[in-house]
Amino acid sequence: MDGLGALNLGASAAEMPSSRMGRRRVSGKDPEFSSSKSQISLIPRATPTREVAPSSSIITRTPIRKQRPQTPATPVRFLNRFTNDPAPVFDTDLRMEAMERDFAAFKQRMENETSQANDLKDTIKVLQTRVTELETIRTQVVSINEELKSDLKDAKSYMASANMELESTRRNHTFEVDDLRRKHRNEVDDLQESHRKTADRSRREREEAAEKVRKDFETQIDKLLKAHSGELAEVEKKLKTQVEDERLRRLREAQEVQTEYGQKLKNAELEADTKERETQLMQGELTNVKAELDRERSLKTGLQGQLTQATTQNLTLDAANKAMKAKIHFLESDSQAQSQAFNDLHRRMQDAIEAAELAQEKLRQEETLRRKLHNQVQELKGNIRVMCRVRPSHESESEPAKIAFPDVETDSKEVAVQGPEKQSALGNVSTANHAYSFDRVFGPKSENSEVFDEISQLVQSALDGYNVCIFCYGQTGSGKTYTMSSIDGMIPRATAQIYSEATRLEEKGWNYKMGGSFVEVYNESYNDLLGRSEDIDKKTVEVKHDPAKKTTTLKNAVSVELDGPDRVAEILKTADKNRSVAATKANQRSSRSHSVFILKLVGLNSITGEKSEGTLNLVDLAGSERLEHSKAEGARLKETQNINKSLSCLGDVINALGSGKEGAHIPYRNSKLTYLLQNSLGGNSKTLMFVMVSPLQAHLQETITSLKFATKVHNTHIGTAKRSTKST
Ligand SMILES: Nc1ncnc2c1ncn2[C@@H]1O[C@H](COP(=O)(O)OP(=O)(O)OP(=O)(O)O)[C@@H](O)[C@H]1O
Repeated sequence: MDGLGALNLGASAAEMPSSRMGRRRVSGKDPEFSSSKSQISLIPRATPTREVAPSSSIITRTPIRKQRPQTPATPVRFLNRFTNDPAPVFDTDLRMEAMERDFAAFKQRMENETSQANDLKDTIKVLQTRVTELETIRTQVVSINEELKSDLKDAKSYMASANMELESTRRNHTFEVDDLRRKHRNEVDDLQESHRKTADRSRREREEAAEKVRKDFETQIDKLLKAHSGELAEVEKKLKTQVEDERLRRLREAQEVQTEYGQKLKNAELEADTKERETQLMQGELTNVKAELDRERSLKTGLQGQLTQATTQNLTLDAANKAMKAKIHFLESDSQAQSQAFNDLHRRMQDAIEAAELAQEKLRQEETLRRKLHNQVQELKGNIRVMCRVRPSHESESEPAKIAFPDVETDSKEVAVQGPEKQSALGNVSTANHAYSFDRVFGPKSENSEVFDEISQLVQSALDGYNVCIFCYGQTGSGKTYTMSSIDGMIPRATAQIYSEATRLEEKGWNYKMGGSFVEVYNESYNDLLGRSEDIDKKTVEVKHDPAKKTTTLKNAVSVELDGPDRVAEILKTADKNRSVAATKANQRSSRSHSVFILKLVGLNSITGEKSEGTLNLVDLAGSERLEHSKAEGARLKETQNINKSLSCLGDVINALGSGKEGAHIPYRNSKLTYLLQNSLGGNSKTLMFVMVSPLQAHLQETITSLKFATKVHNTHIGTAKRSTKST
């Protein structure tokens, strides 16, 4: 349709007068006559502006006149336009002439406009024709469309009838096929039946033929047998005679062989009898020899015994002789008095032995009582205790903080720290005094031995079958490692005490087995500090708890049997080598991990049958400084975050335990440290925390934070510990 329209438009344009073509492009490309019917515009374009003689001449005439010189009217001679007479033309003439000129111009213009209007009329006519054409085309298209629609309808009905026809043909075909199939099946069945019948018939025929043949053969054989029966009987008789002869011959031969073998057998039997008799004789002789030998041996043993006895008797006799001599001598000296004294002495000795036995029994009972009382004392002191230790400042270190010990002369339980200077709005400088009190406060002059005296009772508790946890908490450089694992720190001292105590308890029937492990919690994973250093961060240590027995086992971690006090030095050396030490901006040498020394103590009393199983955990915690102070970055930042997380989890666990709620959830699993110490924190355990304090002013803020944390722990009361002791 579009193409058609475009084509017709082109044709119409071609018919247009060429004069109009110049002014207006009427072609298929003209946008106003685009191929789309709806886009066809019948509005003519504005008539192009023509170069019309300027009418301004009329307007400008007046000034020209004004500028005319005011000279007397001098006749100017012009050639008369109408008459061509050269007559004098005056001013009026001039005006007339101008008017004529204007009229001519106006006329010309009117003509132009008329011609233009004509052009437009032509254009309108052409367009009207075009519209008529287009209408015709549209009508044609509509009729074609109608035709096509009816064709389509016809086609559809044809299709429907064809489909129906096809369907009926298909149905017919299906019927036919079914018929054919049935027919074919019947034919096949018939064929099979006839084939079966044929086969049966031929089989019967074959059988009949075979029967006939068999019968023929039988008849023939009978005939032959009858014919040759005489011959056969003769041959049979002959054969029977031959066989009988042969049998008799063989029988004779066999009898001969049997006789021969019977003789031989008899000879052999006789020989065997002789040999057996000989053997029996030999065996009898052997038994006699053996009995003789045994007799000789027992004789020898008896003689030896007699010799020993004789020697002993000799010695006894010697001793008796000597004793007799002494007695004779004694009796000879002062017989009665001395005999009395001797009897007294003997009696007193018996009494002393009995008293000693009684005393030992009492001692054993007292040991059991001591354990009981010791635990009661420990319980009275609280199952979680907090002690504070302020280390001395070294000469090389910066300005010391103002730390006071108000009750150093009496209880030694308080520490006071002067806070940083604060300036008020009025410019007044003031300092706050922070006082804290704990179970014990150790000043800078305190020695490790003094500190150990305070914890030795807890160490004793571990030996008595309790789980004990001793922590060192504080910022980097506050003295944790010095207190815990230096050469005379808590670990060597605790092990030494355990050895001496275990030895002392031996005479009371106790026998202890001690196994030591040393693990590190670094970046929330466990490392074996007693393993090979190359296995650090590679070998995974697994922590397993036995909820029933409340015991903890470490898989893939070396456990050293502490069979002598010197072994601990070795352990500390290995652990020190393996321990992850990294530098931070807060301290040159800083432990970035928690290290846990685990000492398992299993004791068995052979006299009372008692068994005790205790664990002593000595924990050197990683530096507790806050993130912003440590100025850590990258890997160090991760370490610090992990340290802070596990320390806060430790606080949470202690807090939850201290809440005293029966069956309350204790978040042990929130950090590897608390998970490891699960069985040594809470219920069946005794806990002691050392808050380590740096004496430096530069560390003041951290010191106050640490002391606040420790105060929180100190205010926690954990339930009564239960001793893991049982009778076997
Ligand atoms: N009581 C003390 N007497 C004398 N020196 C001490 C005492 N406590 C700590 N020091 C010294 O202070 C320094 C820092 O102590 P230490 O290494 O034990 O700190 P730390 O808290 O374990 O630090 P880190 O977290 O880095 O392990 C060491 O040189 C140590 O010898």
